[in-house]
Amino acid sequence: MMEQEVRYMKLAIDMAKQMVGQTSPNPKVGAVVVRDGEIVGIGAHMKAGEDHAEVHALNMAGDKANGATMFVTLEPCSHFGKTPPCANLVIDRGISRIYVATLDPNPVVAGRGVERLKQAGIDVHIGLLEEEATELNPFFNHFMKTSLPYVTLKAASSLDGKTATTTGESKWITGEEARRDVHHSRQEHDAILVGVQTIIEDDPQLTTRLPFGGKNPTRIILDTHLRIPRSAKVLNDREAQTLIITGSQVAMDQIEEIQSEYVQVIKLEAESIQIRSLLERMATIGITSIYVEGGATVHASFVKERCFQQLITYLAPKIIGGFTSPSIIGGAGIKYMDEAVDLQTISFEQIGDDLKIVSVLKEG
Ligand SMILES: Nc1c(/N=C/[C@H](O)[C@H](O)[C@H](O)COP(=O)(O)O)[nH]c(=O)[nH]c1=O
Ligand SMILES: Nc1c(N[C@@H]2O[C@H](COP(=O)(O)O)[C@@H](O)[C@H]2O)[nH]c(=O)[nH]c1=O
Ligand SMILES: [Zn+2]
Repeated sequence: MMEQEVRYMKLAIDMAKQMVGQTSPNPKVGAVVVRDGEIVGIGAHMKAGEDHAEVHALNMAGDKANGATMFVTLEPCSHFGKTPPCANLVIDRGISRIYVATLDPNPVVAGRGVERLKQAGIDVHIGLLEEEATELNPFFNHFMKTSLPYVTLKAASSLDGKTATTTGESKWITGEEARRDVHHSRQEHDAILVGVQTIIEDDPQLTTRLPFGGKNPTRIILDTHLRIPRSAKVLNDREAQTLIITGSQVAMDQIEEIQSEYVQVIKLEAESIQIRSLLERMATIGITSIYVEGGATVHASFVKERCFQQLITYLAPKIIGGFTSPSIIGGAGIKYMDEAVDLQTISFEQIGDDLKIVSVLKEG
């Protein structure tokens, strides 16, 4: 592997990585311009609708871009979206060689950007640090491939798998650091989802409360019969958009009475909430990733329909016990082991006193 080129692509990847929670529904992208062994331009995409990474890097390079080499984590776009095509700009500014880590999975762009660069006589190299660059955008890649939001199930439990005591008490199971990590995940996802039972029991805010603030995800509450208490924080705190998902049985006057500038009720066609149709509906309103915080019944519905991509479990070194204490996944459960859901654990790390385990649903 060419260690200089690797160094420049790593810089582009690292810059993109810093834009976590900022660029959705666009991917995180980084770009570096190098001329005669000197970095003359760097840039990252910071917000959908604003300049792409290549534009920032090329603007910084100015005339030095002429005859220079560029490193970019994603194929330069070739379409007129909210911003003009980067491929044209790369050509106009005179880049003579470009390393593209990954092709763009967006069907509107896929391969066209690279084609245009080659036709203009630029020396194009594809695939440098492809894996690391692909890992920048799991949500974007999944959404482009399936047209459905990427779903993360999150659970916090004691070592014996309990999420609350027999009386429903749960504060707190995991410690401060693990709960801080949860807020980083909230910032990363477009939306956060809980069942109405969690609203009734915890009255959560479901906002991102990090030391430097951070984007609040859209709040999705599964509430088939519109049982949500009118005093709920998610209905009154005006901290984020709240979507209440109901079944077809809910009366229009009940819906009108609860809707406001910050609260929208989405009534699905079926009497009960089918997760797949919920995801299709969320995709139509531009939600590309959802962080499902529970509770057990909601988690069970996502598991039963295999409508999730990863499970993040925080295990606290505590024992709660009790047959009637709730565990992470509720629902009817399974009779036979061959019905169990097989995951692949991709990471585990200690966070404070707790263990964070990330497991993904096996493809296929
Ligand atoms: N009880 C625990 C959790 N409990 C999570 C609850 O389901 C609910 O999402 C929280 O109470 C959210 O509250 P808010 O949005 O911060 O106001 N989650 C955790 O990670 N650890 C725990 O110990
Ligand atoms: N963020 C990003 C790209 N994102 C690509 O462009 C699409 C968004 O285009 P627009 O609506 O114009 O912002 C997005 O879906 C993805 O395919 N492309 C790039 O060349 N560089 C960038 O930094
Ligand atoms: Zn672009």
